[in-house]
Amino acid sequence: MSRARSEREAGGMSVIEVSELRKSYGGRTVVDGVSFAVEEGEIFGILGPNGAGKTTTVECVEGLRVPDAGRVRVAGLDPVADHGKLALVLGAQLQESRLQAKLTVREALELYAACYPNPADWRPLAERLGLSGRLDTRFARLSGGQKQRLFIALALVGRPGIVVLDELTTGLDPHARRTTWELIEDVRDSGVTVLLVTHFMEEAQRLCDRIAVIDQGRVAALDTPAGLVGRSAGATVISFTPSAPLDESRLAALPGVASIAWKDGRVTLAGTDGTVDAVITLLARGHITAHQLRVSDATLNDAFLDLTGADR
Ligand SMILES: Nc1ncnc2c1ncn2[C@@H]1O[C@H](COP(=O)(O)OP(=O)(O)OP(=O)(O)O)[C@@H](O)[C@H]1O
Repeated sequence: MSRARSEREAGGMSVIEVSELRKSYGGRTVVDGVSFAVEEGEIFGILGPNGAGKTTTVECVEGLRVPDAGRVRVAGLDPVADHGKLALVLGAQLQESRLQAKLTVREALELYAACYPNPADWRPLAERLGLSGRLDTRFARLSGGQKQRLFIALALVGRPGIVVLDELTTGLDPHARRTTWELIEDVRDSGVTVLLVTHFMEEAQRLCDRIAVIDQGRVAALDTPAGLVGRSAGATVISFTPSAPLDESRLAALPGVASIAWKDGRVTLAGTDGTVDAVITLLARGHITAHQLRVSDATLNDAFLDLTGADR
């Protein structure tokens, strides 16, 4: 376990503090009192539906947007007032428009490395991100995935203590995504704090120590991935095709049942471990066989849909 992680588990210090953050565009409030604290050495995820206010929130952390109200501190700095100092401690994934089309990959890495007092050797970083064969390619000629990997390299080359990654692996193929996850885990294990905006549940579940689910500009939940899954209305999902008619009211009366859905003679219940036991007992008493019985745990995706009402 890294030093930073064990410190965190012992109640480490917050390196990013966001308190009652508010931001409106043209009179429309898109960030409405967001608060969270990111502790040193953790990967903190921000998850939410499109337009929830995630990018606006992290851009306030990066000092790219000025909050209307609330307080943001990054390594004790005010991101707007102390922007110059912040640039030395915070690495951020660039937006595409911010890099000169004619720069080669090598030039971009050298240029960014030269901006920091103690940069990483960019060659192993480029190698790790699969860019070694593209060092002389101009930015404009890179594929979407290669640009994305270059942005990740540029965010890390200054050896920042804090990294903000917005849509880290969007546009990457499954292999590159996995490699990038391993790189981010190594970065975290070296003590770096990572703030990660993502749409990928698998990414959030694998990488994040804690996640803030943001919906309509507010924090809907803040917990570990396992904690969020545990909050899902039905943490266990049971489905089967009964061999004889089954009265829905008897299923609904079982302990812990959160929902029941029928399709083509097959029933799917969301509930708890206790629901599984009760279903088996009910079926046994009625001498009913459960054909193609499947029992699975709810996923972060289920929790996300419950929390954000994203199916509304
Ligand atoms: N500069 C701007 N001017 C006006 N409205 C904006 C501006 N930037 C963002 N918005 C609006 O604010 C809302 C929140 O946007 P934001 O990009 O923060 O959401 P998000 O959660 O990151 O969304 P996504 O997942 O789609 O990237 C959206 O409705 C967006 O259209």
